[in-house]
Amino acid sequence: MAHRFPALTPEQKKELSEIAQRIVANGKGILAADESVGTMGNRLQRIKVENTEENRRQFRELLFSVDNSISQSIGGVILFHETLYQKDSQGNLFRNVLKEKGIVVGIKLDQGGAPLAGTNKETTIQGLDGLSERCAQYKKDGVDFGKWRAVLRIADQCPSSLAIQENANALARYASICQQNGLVPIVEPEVLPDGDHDLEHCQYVSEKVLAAVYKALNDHHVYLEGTLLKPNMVTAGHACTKKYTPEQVAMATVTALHRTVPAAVPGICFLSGGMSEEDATLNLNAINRCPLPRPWKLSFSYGRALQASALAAWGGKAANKKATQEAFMKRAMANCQAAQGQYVHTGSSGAAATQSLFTASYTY
Ligand SMILES: O=C(COP(=O)(O)O)[C@@H](O)[C@H](O)[C@H](O)COP(=O)(O)O
Repeated sequence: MAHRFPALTPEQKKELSEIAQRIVANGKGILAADESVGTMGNRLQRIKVENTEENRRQFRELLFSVDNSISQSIGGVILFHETLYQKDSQGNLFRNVLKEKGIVVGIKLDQGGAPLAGTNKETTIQGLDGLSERCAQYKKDGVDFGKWRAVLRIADQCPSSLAIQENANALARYASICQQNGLVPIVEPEVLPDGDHDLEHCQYVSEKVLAAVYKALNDHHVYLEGTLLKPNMVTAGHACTKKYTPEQVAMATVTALHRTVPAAVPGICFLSGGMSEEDATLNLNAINRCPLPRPWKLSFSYGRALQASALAAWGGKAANKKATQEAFMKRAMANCQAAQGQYVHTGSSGAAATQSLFTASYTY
């Protein structure tokens, strides 16, 4: 079957693949700072800070105004709509502050879950209506990549083939629309860590989900070189009594990816999924030392596992600026080393770094 109707021009492809490669170059990863107002409220509640627009802005200003050397470990930042149009205390738009550091600006594009009737509480993700217009506007406003998070869970009859197919198709449709508008799509099919399933079961489900996603991306003529994947690591369920080493997690994760993700994909940036900061770093390090073929960059796109220590150090007080920024910088550098398989655990992590960040049914 001849390819008579190309989806993208050579120039569009070049731009997309260059953006994707920049984000994951030299061990760099992504800061997922795209918590919506409600999710940010949960984070702030833990440190007893009120969930106001100004408090959200202040915390994010601390993250984005760290030393310029942050650009050695963070290649991209995902923002929530509100943050894209906020400014720092000097009146500079956050997006310009990030760009001046050489960091690529991204945006959350999904708009929450909707139930799939006749399933065991499964969902699909909304946000396709008007997506092309939103992407076009964001591109004009300096955004170069998007993020869409689909959620699947392991439970009785879950994930159903309906949930797998529906979410794979929505991810592919989103990815195609992003690329038409010059945005690199981050494709995020998250298999939640809730449950008592073992590592092998998570691997089985992750392979089924990823295989469906790459079939759908191909069906929708998505240019893989201009995409990034954001999957869960393959781990046992949070309530599983059997514990696994980082090396076992790494072997299960890379095996699943090796079986399902084409080598054309430039980078795979894992979500942290409620792991402690330190576990997320140790697992990423083991993944990058796994003795299996790894044709993609294997990096991070962490939300909780990059911000937990920083949030705890901040506690809503401007006087804690230095400690907040040092905590964030420390995790960013550790994950950059892990993305190159060079992280050495010193045993000096603070209490916040080793605390589980798991939230049951993290579906928003
Ligand atoms: O994909 C992500 C990974 O977060 P994580 O590393 O698991 O804490 C994040 O981008 C989350 O999607 C984001 O922090 C949550 O935002 P809401 O969808 O709750 O607003």
